[in-house]
Amino acid sequence: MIELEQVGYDYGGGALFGDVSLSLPAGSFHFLTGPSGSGKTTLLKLCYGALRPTSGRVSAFDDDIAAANRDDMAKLRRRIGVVHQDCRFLDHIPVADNVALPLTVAGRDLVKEQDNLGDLLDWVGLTERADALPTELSGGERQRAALARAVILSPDVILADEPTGNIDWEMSQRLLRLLIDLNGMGKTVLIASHDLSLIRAAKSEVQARVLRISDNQVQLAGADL
Ligand SMILES: Nc1ncnc2c1ncn2[C@@H]1O[C@H](COP(=O)(O)OP(=O)(O)OP(=O)(O)O)[C@@H](O)[C@H]1O
Repeated sequence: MIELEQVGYDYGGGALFGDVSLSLPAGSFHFLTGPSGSGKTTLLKLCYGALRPTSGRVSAFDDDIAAANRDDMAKLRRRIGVVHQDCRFLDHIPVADNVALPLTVAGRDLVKEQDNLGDLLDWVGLTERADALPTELSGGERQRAALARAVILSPDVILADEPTGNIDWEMSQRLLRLLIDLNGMGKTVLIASHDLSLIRAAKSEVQARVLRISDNQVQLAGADL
């Protein structure tokens, strides 16, 4: 589904990644871990084309992202749902409208999508909060709204950047459950997280591979995690 071949990346201050190769097959579940500043967000951005590699190749759904034009990128963004670390809501519009934003951008008929939106809000447990403003939500509610927005176009791949940062254990578990359920529906899931206890807890529930960034490389973590 998504493949990185000998990818290097440099923001300009020296190579953050030198030669990273990894593959996210269809239906797989991965964690990406590593210390703060090691490059988890950068790697996610490379996976969904927000950053182009300095060297090497990134392909998504068998197409080289470097060759993608504007239309191709728009299609790609519909197939890859991203849960951003900072959620990125429009604070002046209600939660339901924020969740529905990708539909608007994709030119979908919002009237026809009302059931879809309602089901999704229900699935993340935010039906009662649909009319609230994002600033009125708790941390866990924000993350669940961000997840709902990421999956409203029914993407094949979900990339979640620290989705359980700043939320308590119980809420982290609830969010993780939603991501595991999505994987159970056949979606490819990658979660960037520095929270090893969350990763350990998940491993008993889902067959997940853990990728670890260290020394500018991405390696498969062993069972010692
Ligand atoms: N736009 C940018 N310009 C220059 N350097 C950047 C930029 N974005 C990130 N960096 C640097 O690249 C490195 C990796 O950042 P990144 O955000 O990918 O790490 P991370 O592992 O996701 O960190 P965290 O866990 O704290 O979110 C850091 O040293 C960061 O300062």
